[in-house]
Amino acid sequence: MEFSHESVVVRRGRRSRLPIVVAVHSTALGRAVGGCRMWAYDSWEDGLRDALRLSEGMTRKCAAAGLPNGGGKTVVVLPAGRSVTADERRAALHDVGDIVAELGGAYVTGPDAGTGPADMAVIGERTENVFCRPEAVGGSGDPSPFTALGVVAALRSTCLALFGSPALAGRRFAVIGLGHVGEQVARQLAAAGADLVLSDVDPAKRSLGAELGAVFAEPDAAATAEVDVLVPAALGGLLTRDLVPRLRCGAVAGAANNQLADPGVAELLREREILWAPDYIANAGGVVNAVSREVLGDEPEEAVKRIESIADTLTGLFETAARTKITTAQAADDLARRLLASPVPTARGLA
Ligand SMILES: NC(=O)c1ccc[n+]([C@@H]2O[C@H](COP(=O)([O-])OP(=O)(O)OC[C@H]3O[C@@H](n4cnc5c(N)ncnc54)[C@H](O)[C@@H]3O)[C@@H](O)[C@H]2O)c1
Repeated sequence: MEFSHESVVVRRGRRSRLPIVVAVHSTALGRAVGGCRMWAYDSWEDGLRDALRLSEGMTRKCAAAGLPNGGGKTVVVLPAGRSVTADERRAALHDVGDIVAELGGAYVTGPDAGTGPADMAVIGERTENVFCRPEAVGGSGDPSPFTALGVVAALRSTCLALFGSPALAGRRFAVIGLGHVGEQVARQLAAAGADLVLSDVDPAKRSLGAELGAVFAEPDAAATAEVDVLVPAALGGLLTRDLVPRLRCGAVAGAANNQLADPGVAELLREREILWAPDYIANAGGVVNAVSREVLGDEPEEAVKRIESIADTLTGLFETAARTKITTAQAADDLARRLLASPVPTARGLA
């Protein structure tokens, strides 16, 4: 594997004794941004691999979203099969804060799987280079509602490409995963008059289905339901070579990261004429909001406008992919590469 990262710190936390990886993939467009994942892995090497892959993905995501930032990621490798105590967790967050501080502003961390705004406040006790602290302490708070807003913008753009109109009313969507993002997406779709199939492995989420008048289905049944758009909002890897031939949707667009089980799945979707909204384009709303509010100093309405422009970016990608007979995944990667090759640094975006 080619080493394309600018710097990678792998360290056993001084306080927590847990393996911590802070990977800075690129600062070509400006300071690297990317969340802090606290997750159980079988080994620290698995955590390292994840940090390398995710930080590279953040570079593409920021570039394609038009942000003056590069990509980074932190992974705190939790011990498999044992939960950590509150003290261990706090110690690990302080360890992360110290490493981020040592990078001198080249990288700004934020929430990711296993962490939230309250954890960012703890990291903030060691470094200023942290996004999404609670609003009460001056941060932009939970990014999930903004990710959901961006996903709904992506769904409008997807409907425009499928039906010639961005209207959501009367369209049928299957949302898989009703967590922080998926629940908000489902609520916004229901409010817009869409028809919903909802799914989650957590049976407690059935009540959301009842509240929104939706059909609740098991994940596999929801994934293969006859709908206009399938909306993955759980874990990655949903779109496998086994699932794609069984899909009965016109398009797939959602929040989940790394939806393609392998890159070749993008071509299978294209062959079946199922339109795929590249995940890192559709789910950029959270990072766009954080950078917009906390780096660029935008007012909330400006941040929302930036998030909603995800729809225009996607529309452009759908058109490019159709015109040049490439996958939408390729079109998105080409866009990110182009923007990375011609950085237009702004004073506010640079380290
Ligand atoms: N939160 C954000 O701002 C954000 C930003 C970008 C990308 N994402 C991505 O969006 C996805 C959802 O994020 P989230 O913050 O809502 O996570 P979350 O943990 O709050 O919710 C995930 C939900 O999916 C359910 N789930 C897990 N496995 C499932 C399965 N196999 N089938 C059906 N349901 C399943 C869980 O029970 C949970 O309700 C993740 O892939 C995440 O990486 C989130």
